Amino acid sequence: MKVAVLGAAGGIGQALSLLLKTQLPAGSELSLYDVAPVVPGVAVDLSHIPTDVKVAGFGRDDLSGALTGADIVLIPAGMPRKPGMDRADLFAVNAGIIKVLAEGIAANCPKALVGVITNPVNGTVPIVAEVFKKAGTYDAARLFGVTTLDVIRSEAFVAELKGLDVATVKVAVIGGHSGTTILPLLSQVEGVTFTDEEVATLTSRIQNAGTEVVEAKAGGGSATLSMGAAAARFCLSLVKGLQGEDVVDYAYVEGKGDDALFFAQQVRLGVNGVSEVLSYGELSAFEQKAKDAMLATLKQDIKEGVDFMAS
Ligand SMILES: NC(=O)c1ccc[n+]([C@@H]2O[C@H](COP(=O)([O-])OP(=O)(O)OC[C@H]3O[C@@H](n4cnc5c(N)ncnc54)[C@H](O)[C@@H]3O)[C@@H](O)[C@H]2O)c1
Ligand SMILES: O=C(O)C[C@H](O)C(=O)O
Repeated sequence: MKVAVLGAAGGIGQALSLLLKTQLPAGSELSLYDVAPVVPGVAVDLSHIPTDVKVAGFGRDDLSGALTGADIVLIPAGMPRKPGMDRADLFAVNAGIIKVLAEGIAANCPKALVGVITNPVNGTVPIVAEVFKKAGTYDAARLFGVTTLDVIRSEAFVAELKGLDVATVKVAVIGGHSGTTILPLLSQVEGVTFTDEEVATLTSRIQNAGTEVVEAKAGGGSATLSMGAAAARFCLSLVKGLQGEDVVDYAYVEGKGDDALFFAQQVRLGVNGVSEVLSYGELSAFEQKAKDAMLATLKQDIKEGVDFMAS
């Protein structure tokens, strides 16, 4: 199993690469790419950890070396938010970065499963899809926006609020990855009931959790450690699917299009990526209203990505 991390020298990239070095199956290869000159050093540093995962670093001019033979590509490359910014403010810088990296994937590992972390995820994933379409390599089952951070935050916050063992808490999170497009389905959490006030407060906290971190870091960036953990967890789901295990997880994918062209929901994973997009079931009146209200924003975010590639 070869996993490539693009943007591996950054805050998320380093945390994620550390977790993959210690958690990927024995015999795996980890390929670290970044435009920052420190990336070979990150690879050397990780290579001293005694696990059976081979690590190699690739600098600015060797994207193809990093990608050739990759089964999974994770992309945390690009600019993070500072206080006062929305994720959408990152589009101008990150769209171009994502486009170049997606072109590299289409040219060097067109069958890889691709997990996009770079914000704004609602718009960067459509850019990758458009690049792949242009190259004739697009397979919707192999492209994912990584929304696992919304899921793990929901698990953590619900467990904290209700005094539960977090290992037993499961929360569905659907929609997209910014503000109100992040929709946790608290009505579906098993064995727990919430008051209307708890639902409103908790939903808002989950939707604004990224901003909570951005403000707490006071100009030093956004979530990196929790995101590293989230991306590692999602990557291991992809790995299990590739190994033939039956596994379900949440991601922002091109599904049936009932709500929007791309929508975060539960998917079944297999040897070719998504094998089934699963229904999110019945929504409460609160969730239905919240979904209806956010779809225009999500569709606009998607259109921005598609239009970027058309221009
Ligand atoms: N999906 C999510 O839930 C989620 C969560 C947190 C952060 N993010 C996003 O992830 C991105 C990275 O965040 P971070 O905190 O790691 O930022 P960072 O600045 O710490 O790291 C970004 C890295 O990307 C590298 N980079 C820039 N251009 C590149 C290119 N063309 N090719 C390869 N590497 C390149 C930089 O050199 C840097 O090492 C941001 O866009 C952030 O908003 C997404
Ligand atoms: O909030 C951000 O800008 C980073 C990330 O999308 C997050 O949810 O933490």
